[in-house]
Amino acid sequence: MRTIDDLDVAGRRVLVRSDLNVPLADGKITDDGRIRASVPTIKALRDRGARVVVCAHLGRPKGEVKPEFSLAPVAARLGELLGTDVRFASDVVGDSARAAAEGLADGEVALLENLRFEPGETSKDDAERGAFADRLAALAHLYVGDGFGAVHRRHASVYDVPRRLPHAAGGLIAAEVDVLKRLTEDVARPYAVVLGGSKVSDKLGVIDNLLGKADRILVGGGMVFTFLAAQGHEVGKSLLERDQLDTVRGYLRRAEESGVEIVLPVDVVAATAFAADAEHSVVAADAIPADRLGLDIGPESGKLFAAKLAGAGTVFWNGPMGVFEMEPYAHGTRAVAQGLIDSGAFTVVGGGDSAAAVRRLGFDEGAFSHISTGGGASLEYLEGKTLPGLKALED
Ligand SMILES: Nc1ncnc2c1ncn2[C@@H]1O[C@H](COP(=O)(O)OP(=O)(O)OP(=O)(O)O)[C@@H](O)[C@H]1O
Ligand SMILES: O=C(O)[C@H](O)COP(=O)(O)O
Repeated sequence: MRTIDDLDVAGRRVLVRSDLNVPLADGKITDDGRIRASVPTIKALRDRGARVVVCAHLGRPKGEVKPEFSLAPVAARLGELLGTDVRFASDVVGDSARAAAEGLADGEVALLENLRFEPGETSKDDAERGAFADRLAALAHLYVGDGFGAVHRRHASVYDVPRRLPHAAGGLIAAEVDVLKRLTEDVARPYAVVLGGSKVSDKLGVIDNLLGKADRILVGGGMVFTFLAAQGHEVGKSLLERDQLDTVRGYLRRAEESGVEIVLPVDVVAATAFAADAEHSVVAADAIPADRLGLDIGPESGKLFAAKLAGAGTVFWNGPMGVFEMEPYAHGTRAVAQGLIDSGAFTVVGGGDSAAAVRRLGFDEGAFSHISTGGGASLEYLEGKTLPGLKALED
């Protein structure tokens, strides 16, 4: 992959695709890790006299303009971190975007509004995506891919634009790939993978591939209820992928045949509602009341998961064990984070919310071998899949 050193950027408009998908609460950024991780590449380009047009997504507004998904707060934070004004365009490829891009002087930075306000960004239709990519590419002379967290998406800004402009990989993508390579080439065993979070339908499939790679898979977070239901247990109102039950039964069978241990929680924190002040209690994982939903793994499971990580050679973790944003459901995530630290293994934590959880719960980032900005992206990389955003940069 070419790096930005291979591009002559001085005086030219460079479209940088970053991953600025940060958690927000009441319009305020609750963790700016992904913005900070994006700064070095933008700064390097400014220092070389580039006119930097940054583009990124926030959440999943599904092709509609939804003000709560505006990148405006991110533009302000990015400006603070860069120590310069960031011009914010109020659209993605419209008049405001063109004016912002064309008005840049050397070393200046603009940020476009949320890419996913435009249906073309995520369209599965090549022509629709291509038409949007044409408009996005027209804003710049060169393209730098740096949004590692989104490289697994075949989206216009990730996959189609680099096929239209001279391009290179930014420093973040290069650094992430360097570390993750270690986990695919010469992994120190036993190799444990911990999965949780809420993007269940997105991430259940990775288990299929990991069954041939990991020695042990620990499942928590929203992911776990499809497993418990597949075993015939009641999961109440918990997150559940009903159409995946047979698939999950297949994973459990294959794991047993191939000697891969799938570790499930033995207890769960079950609440009456998705709220911090809802009534909640610890129940056995096979006895979740029908009117409750599981929002964290229980204390015994926290101990069990930590014990299963002890002595591992490598641990990769994506997805919080519970709704850590609410203190009553943060214990499981805390226990697993501590378990990684105590394991003595080479430890990688991946994902926007997973990395945010580690910081928010007060852990020292340096206690982990690597904190990756990519959750789904890291998982797909570890599966050995071809990632559209990396492929486009290599071509
Ligand atoms: N039992 C649960 N029920 C509902 N939501 C849950 C549960 N456990 C965890 N979560 C939620 O999962 C979210 C994070 O999931 P997600 O899969 O997005 O992880 P991530 O680390 O951000 O990875 P990525 O970078 O791929 O998005 C958190 O906001 C957390 O509240
Ligand atoms: O949070 C992430 O993993 C990336 O920003 C990609 O977001 P997505 O899962 O909504 O495509």
